[in-house]
Amino acid sequence: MRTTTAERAEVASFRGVGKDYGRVKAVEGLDLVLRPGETVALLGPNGAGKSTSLDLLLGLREPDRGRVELFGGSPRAAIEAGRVGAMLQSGGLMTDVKVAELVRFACDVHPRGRRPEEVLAEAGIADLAGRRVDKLSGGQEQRVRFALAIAGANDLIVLDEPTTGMDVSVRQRFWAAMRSQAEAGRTVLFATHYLEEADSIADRVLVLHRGRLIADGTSAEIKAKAGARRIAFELHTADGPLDESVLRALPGAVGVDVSGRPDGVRTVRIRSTDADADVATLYRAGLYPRGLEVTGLGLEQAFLTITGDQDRQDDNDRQDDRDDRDDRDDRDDRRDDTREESTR
Ligand SMILES: Nc1ncnc2c1ncn2[C@@H]1O[C@H](COP(=O)(O)OP(=O)(O)OP(=O)(O)O)[C@@H](O)[C@H]1O
Repeated sequence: MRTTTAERAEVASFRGVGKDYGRVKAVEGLDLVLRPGETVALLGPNGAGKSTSLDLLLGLREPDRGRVELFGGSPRAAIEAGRVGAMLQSGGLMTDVKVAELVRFACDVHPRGRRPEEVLAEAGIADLAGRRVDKLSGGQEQRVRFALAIAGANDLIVLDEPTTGMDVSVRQRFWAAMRSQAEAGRTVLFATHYLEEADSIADRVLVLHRGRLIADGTSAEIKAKAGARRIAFELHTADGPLDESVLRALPGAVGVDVSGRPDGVRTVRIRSTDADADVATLYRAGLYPRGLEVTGLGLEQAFLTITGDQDRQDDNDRQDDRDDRDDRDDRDDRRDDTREESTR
């Protein structure tokens, strides 16, 4: 089959996508393109819209606004052509069958089915082949779900919190298997709450928050967005007065926190995208930082920082809206009063 350039370039796309459940905007204004061979982690707090986005991508739900495409066509067409494998949280497995039978069935019905033995081995469940599906533990069941997701030679694999319930060694085997899928040129999109997985597995990280995409980049870029480093030190009054505006004007500072008494030891914590420049500037400004520490932010801290920043921004926007409404109401009241007085 010949593929067009556009098809090679875009595995999946969301354009201006929104999805509501009643008054809840589960996904809003989502614009996103996935490219071939990418391993992409989808992060977000509970209720951020991760599962809804995956459902939209797989055509399990229709968007209320915008358009979702897989390989330049509808999600349904891509799935019918056997280009997509999925491992979702919901949906039970067939129960009164053995693992090998279930996997063989999945390979048989897949338009581009693989050899069942190969799939069992790759999913690390060859030893479970003779077991009944309804007798498996939660983690074993997850591995069977994974086997079903790779039962065909898919171009895209979508996984919703795939490692939930897996112990540490099974989780490592799972990601090794996933890596070999990515090395075979498949695009992998997975939602997770395990940030260390996103950090070590994904070459691109998406952060959803209240249905909106608030960060999209490599793990390093997300950390940089959050202020990649934390600088901490003490300033003593004996070393001279502290002009806080110097701290706020540091070239890399994205957050500055000063605690302690103005007449005593002050502890300064700075989130910075350029710690080297900031430390040099501190000394140039004549400050004498004592006990200076510069530490890197993990993806987890970066995630908490950017979702926390977004929460504060949303709160401020809501407050601004309320203030605007109050101002309008005041103006309307004054206008009504003036009108009343002039008619009196
Ligand atoms: N079927 C539904 N009916 C009504 N509201 C829903 C439904 N499914 C999800 N929601 C709401 O939509 C929002 C997004 O939910 P979604 O399940 O997509 O988030 P998530 O990021 O996958 O969350 P989690 O990490 O908890 O799995 C939430 O506010 C949720 O309560």
